[in-house]
Amino acid sequence: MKNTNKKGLFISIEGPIGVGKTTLATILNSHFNSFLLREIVEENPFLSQFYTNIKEYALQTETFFFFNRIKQLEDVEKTIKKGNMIISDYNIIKNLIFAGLTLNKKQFHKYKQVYDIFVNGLPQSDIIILLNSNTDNLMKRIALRDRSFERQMDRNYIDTLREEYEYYFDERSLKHYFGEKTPIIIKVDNTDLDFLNSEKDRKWIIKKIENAIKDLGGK
Ligand SMILES: Nc1ncnc2c1ncn2[C@@H]1O[C@H](COP(=O)(O)OP(=O)(O)OP(=O)(O)O)[C@@H](O)[C@H]1O
Ligand SMILES: Nc1nc(=O)c2ncn([C@H]3C[C@H](O)[C@@H](CO)O3)c2[nH]1
Repeated sequence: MKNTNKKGLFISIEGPIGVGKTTLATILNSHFNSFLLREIVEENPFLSQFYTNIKEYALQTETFFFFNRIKQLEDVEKTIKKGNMIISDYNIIKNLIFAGLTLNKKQFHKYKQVYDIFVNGLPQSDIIILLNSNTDNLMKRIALRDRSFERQMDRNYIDTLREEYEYYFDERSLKHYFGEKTPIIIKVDNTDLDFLNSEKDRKWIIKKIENAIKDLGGK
């Protein structure tokens, strides 16, 4: 989808591990004929060790994810400047969410300073679709997908991650972390939605996004 008269659109999908971000991003990308931006996962050399010892490998893991995403955002900037639409299966805010959970206080303080320096000035999403489901469901979906390094996934980790997402996407936190440029947030509980197999569910989410795009046009 090309937006010919101004900068392109940047839509990202967020939510805890296994909620269905990549699944939805891929579906929306085909519908909108956009550019798909996917997060790197297996390429992070620290991730599998991280899951065996979070404290020990957190700094390396978070830093690798962060700088990889900064590079991706630099590329996003070029694409949206040409008037194109990008759909991404993550938003950069996830770096703060995970880092806040896994780094110690001192490390997080320094990490946050670096985050602010690098993220400032890079393109922010116009719309974020925030997916959520209950912890049982997330554990089931993670097990179903069966990535080797996620086989011992700790239920408490997923539980706390869900709480952190709720905190970061609360009205007040959004103002704090995004400032003036707060994106439109579409919150969706996808426990009983099946974007992959149900045309009705796909139409429903696409309509929501089209309405949000119209709202953006009016700003
Ligand atoms: N709405 C849904 N209902 C049931 N299962 C789903 C739904 N959406 C995705 N799934 C399944 O859940 C698993 C995880 O989905 P997906 O990889 O899209 O999640 P994700 O949020 O991108 O995960 P990650 O946070 O690890 O990147 C996959 O097996 C997928 O087929
Ligand atoms: N610690 C940590 N920080 C991140 O920024 C981050 N982003 C993704 N992930 C993990 C979750 C899934 O296992 C897998 C795919 O999302 O990678 C992360 N883990």
